[in-house]
Amino acid sequence: MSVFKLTKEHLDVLEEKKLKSNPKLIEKIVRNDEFYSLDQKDMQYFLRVADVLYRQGKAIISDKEYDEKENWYNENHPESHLSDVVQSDLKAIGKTIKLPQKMLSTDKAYSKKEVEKWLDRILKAALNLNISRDEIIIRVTPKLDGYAAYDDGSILYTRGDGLNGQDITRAFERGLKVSGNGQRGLGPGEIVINKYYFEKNLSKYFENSRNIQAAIIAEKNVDFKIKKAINDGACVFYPFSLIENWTGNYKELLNDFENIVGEIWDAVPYDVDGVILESTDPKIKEYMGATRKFHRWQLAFKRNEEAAEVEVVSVTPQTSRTGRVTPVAELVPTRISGATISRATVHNYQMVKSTGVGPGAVLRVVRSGLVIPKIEEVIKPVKPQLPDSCPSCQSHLIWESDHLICPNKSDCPAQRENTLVYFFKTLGNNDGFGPKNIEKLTNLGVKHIHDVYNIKEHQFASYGFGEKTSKNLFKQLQASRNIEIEDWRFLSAFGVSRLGGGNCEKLLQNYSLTELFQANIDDIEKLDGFAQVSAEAIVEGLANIKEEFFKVYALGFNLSITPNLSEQDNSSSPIAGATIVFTGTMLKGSRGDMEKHAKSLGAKVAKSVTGKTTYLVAGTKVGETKINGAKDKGVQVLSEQEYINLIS
Ligand SMILES: NC(=O)c1ccc[n+]([C@@H]2O[C@H](COP(=O)([O-])OP(=O)(O)OC[C@H]3O[C@@H](n4cnc5c(N)ncnc54)[C@H](O)[C@@H]3O)[C@@H](O)[C@H]2O)c1
Ligand SMILES: [Zn+2]
Repeated sequence: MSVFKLTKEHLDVLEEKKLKSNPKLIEKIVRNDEFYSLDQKDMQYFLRVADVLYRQGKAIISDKEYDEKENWYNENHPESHLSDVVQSDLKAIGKTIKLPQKMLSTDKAYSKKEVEKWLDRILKAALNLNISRDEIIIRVTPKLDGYAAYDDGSILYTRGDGLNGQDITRAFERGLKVSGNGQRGLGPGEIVINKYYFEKNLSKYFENSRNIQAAIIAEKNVDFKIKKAINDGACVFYPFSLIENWTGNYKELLNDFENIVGEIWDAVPYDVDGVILESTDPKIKEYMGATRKFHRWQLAFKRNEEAAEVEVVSVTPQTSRTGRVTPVAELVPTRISGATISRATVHNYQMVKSTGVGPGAVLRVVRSGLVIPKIEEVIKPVKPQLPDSCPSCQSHLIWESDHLICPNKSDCPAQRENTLVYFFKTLGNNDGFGPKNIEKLTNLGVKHIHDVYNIKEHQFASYGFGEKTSKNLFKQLQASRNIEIEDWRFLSAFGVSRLGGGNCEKLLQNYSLTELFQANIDDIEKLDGFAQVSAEAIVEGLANIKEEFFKVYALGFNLSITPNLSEQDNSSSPIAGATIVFTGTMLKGSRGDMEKHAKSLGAKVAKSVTGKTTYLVAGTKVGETKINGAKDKGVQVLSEQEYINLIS
């Protein structure tokens, strides 16, 4: 049984896209697959929701399930809009312009049988055109799972709705290269990110590569990590005409289908969600033409996400930086979707306990494309295996809600090691202090961050590092202090619970680094976005790291200081210090721009109305409930014009 629930992240996306009217219905459909009995309006709503979440990298159903539902909808409601247009990708900001050439979606196939049917239609076309079967050539290319775009040599366009896209030439101005020899003007292609580069350098900061694609083409300044990825050549625009391919007679393709598909699937270092099959004959292409949604001479072959039943060998506890002990299920090695999996993480020990994960248990594990394996279900539970002591320091473990915790904060080697790794990784301006080297150092008694910085070049050598490595590690330590980083990133690198980058930045907009350690629970709770529980945890966490923090701080890092909200020179601004929520569609400019402008005038911008909100600025299409709800909380509601009058 699946117990699907939308997460807060899902709900936030839906809120933003004004699709939050019926989350219960969405959950019900996903849980019980009740789609097919819905009325048309609800079907359309669900497909729209699934599509929007998919585009944000937060899919709630598999592609196969989505495609089946969409096909069913289109067949049963041919009059409706859904079949007419290409769903638009993540929205880019930019001038809308007509594409030089239509960019359509593709028809999909999930089995060789469906591919054969499509080939039959091509053969039929060939027959009508007097083309011999021996001349029917099919080209197979990886279906890049990136951001579709079109390059006409001077402008780069988004795919938009397939007919009109947005001008995102700025991506090239930012240094984005065209794959291969950099030639411009090669027409349609995809903006992609090297998946290994992503895993290694970006996965910690970005949930998925879609977020990065969005950032590359975004109007605002891009994050320095993305800039670096562009400079490093990890992000490129890949024209389809240049893409790796298998090209040959259709009979050869059918004879060796699995191998050819498999080979092309893995031919590029980018995320791929299928392969594209297409006829290369211009006459056939012209003859077959296109529906409003896809070219009839082109087909995407996709695989359903594969699931397998896998037996558990043992469950290994791993102590994390925060002391939480994570259960890792070691599995009998099993091949799924072309890769061998041998481990999968269980959420927490409560789950191990309640679902019965232990040696001999059988799990249903799914692996969709490139995603890490996910435990879907415990098919055969056994007596669970629960550790009672920390695998690293042997301290007696304690329960904290759903987690087993190693309480030995100050002296657990695993916690220490992971804290060090986290610190260097979060700073992000150095190389060489990954898990392996850190382990080596901690085994030799290095305990704290400041200890690492006190190691001299020759000492690295005496720790068993080679001459070159020692030199480099020493250089990297210097670099980590000399290369400028934001003060909030520096603080978040200490890994205090509830002090991720976002919260650190918010705190440092109100307190300097040194002042912050003096703030009490009341002070922090007063700030927008902090409730009592988090204020308590933050104050406690800061007290725990205080001594170490100032030792490290004293080493002299090159910190850029977060501007203090109250010190910005906007004391005369009518909205300085106010908390403002913008909602609805604005007529005079984009909401994003208005938010930015409000911030520059010293206001805080929040996403939802609370008792701390000063103004709700409502554009058009805002529901009564929202407005009345705000008024009930004592929030002043302004129209767009009233707001403009206020600030001018
Ligand atoms: N799981 C879900 O909830 C969900 C929701 C919505 C959509 N989807 C999935 O999204 C897809 C529909 O999206 P779409 O319409 O954006 O795209 P599509 O899958 O129909 O593919 C068409 C696009 O593929 C791109 N492409 C990549 N590699 C290519 C190559 N080698 N040759 C030619 N074109 C190539 C092109 O940009 C083209 O515009 C479907 O596969 C669907 O399963 C899933
Ligand atoms: Zn421990």
